[in-house]
Amino acid sequence: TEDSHWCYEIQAKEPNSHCVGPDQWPGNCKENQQSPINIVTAKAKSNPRLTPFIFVGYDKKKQWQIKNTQHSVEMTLGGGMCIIGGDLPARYEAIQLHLHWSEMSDKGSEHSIDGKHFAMEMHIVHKKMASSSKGQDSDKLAVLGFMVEVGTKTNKGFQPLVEALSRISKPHTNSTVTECSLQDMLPPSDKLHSYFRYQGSLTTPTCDETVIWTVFKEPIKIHKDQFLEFSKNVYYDKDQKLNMKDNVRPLQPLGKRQVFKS
Ligand SMILES: Nc1nc(-c2ccc(Cl)c(S(N)(=O)=O)c2)cs1
Ligand SMILES: [Zn+2]
Repeated sequence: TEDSHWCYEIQAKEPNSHCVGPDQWPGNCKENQQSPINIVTAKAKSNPRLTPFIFVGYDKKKQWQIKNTQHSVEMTLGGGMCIIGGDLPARYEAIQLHLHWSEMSDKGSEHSIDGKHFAMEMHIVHKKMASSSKGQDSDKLAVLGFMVEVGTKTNKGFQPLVEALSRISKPHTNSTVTECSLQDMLPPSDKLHSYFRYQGSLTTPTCDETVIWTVFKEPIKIHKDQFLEFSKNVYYDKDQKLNMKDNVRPLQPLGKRQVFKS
């Protein structure tokens, strides 16, 4: 029912809102290996096993389906794409990509690096592929996190997604993007050898602690106008009164965890 559905702080503080804000999210959201976190680069421990990823099928150009999930803009990546390496215990296949953002360029990412938040954060969610060894639950998902910063140069790879936003203004609406590939949206591959790694959770309820997190050091750069299209065109509500922005979970305590770096 509307009362119990989860939402972000910006929605919870609306008058007559019945949704549940981050400090009352259900499920595992109060456990001690939660995401996102602030990454203190000086405390990150080098791990030579954190080799560069092989991105299989990321160059495939396709008209991906996208949807407004009421919490984010999500691109469905069904099948054929996977990541290998990066000290992951198996191959992981890409299932969906979604983003978190604000309308200010110094907040909007979920993770922060040395206290700095970026304008957006893009998550590519992967699911562990069947492997012989019985794995534990903590590595069911592998999420690749990319910081997005705004600049003065248009990012051609982001344009198909940006142009589709006006077609998914209302929650639970779908559309497709014109031909694009994930590779075109990412930083150049020679910049992707540098990343942080830690054990964490989904940043949305039920906050299951089943995610191996990878946060890349090199940000994606998009034009300020491309960035503003997100909070301008997409809404949380079907009446289009609340622009979708600040779909960002507050930082969570690192606790006893160690962050590693490649
Ligand atoms: N309903 C929604 N679910 C998500 C989602 C699903 C899986 C995952 Cl792993 C994540 S996250 N932010 O931890 O990467 C978010 C977004 S919007
Ligand atoms: Zn996310």
